[in-house]
Amino acid sequence: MLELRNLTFEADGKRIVDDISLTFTQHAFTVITGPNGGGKSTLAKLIMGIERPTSGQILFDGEDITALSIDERAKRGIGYAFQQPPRFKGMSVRRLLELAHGKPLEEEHCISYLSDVGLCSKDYLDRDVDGSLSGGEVKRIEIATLLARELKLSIFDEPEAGIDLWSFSKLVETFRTLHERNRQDILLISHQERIMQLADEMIVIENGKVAARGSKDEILPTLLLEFEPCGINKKAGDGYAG
Ligand SMILES: Nc1ncnc2c1ncn2[C@@H]1O[C@H](COP(=O)(O)OP(=O)(O)OP(=O)(O)O)[C@@H](O)[C@H]1O
Repeated sequence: MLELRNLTFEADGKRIVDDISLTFTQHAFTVITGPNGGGKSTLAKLIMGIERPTSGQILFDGEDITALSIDERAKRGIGYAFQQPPRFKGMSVRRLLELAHGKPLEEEHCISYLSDVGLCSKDYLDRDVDGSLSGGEVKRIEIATLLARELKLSIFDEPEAGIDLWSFSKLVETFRTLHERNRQDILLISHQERIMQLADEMIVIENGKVAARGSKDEILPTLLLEFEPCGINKKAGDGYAG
């Protein structure tokens, strides 16, 4: 279980994450949303150890992990899928999945992980994760690497970004199954109402602070009221999910 205590991150003289204290519910599907630039990705990067807090603590399963490296946090079962995933020239999709899994993977499991993110394995398994893949393909491959790991906490940063509507529908089902089957904690940053519908709990981050927290039934109507004029929930309307 994840707990944040007075977490603050400052850069360029600005408080990007501002004294956030949160205890996440164990085994819950938590969706974080809020306006662009509110500090959601920074919060996720602090949890993964990609950024270091200016002050405050991060506890995972009761252990203070604030000073631990990304690698040490990964060993404790925390995984993070970037908003804009990196590419790995010279590394095949199959190898990347095996590295994520920690040991060789049966062909059928590779096929299943790729299928879960809407990719046909015969077209991708032996391709390199390099610039020849589209942004949406790299994004889905990265999500597949999180599925291939045995994690206690999976953090997905806007998994819908750049994903077409057909693959997005598949992803929504995959997140639902991941949550129902694996009983892991899921922390998912999203602007998408269909993903918010999966949430056990929602957190709205605005100006680096928790602006609201509650069930989807409590939070969703307020989002539509507060943010619809700015288009936050209209991203899917043009044929793309994000
Ligand atoms: N290392 C940094 N140095 C300076 N500014 C930063 C740094 N990291 C983030 N920011 C700024 O902090 C703000 C919050 O960024 P962040 O990416 O966390 O927002 P977000 O809520 O995830 O936004 P979006 O919904 O657009 O993805 C932005 O204005 C960003 O430019």
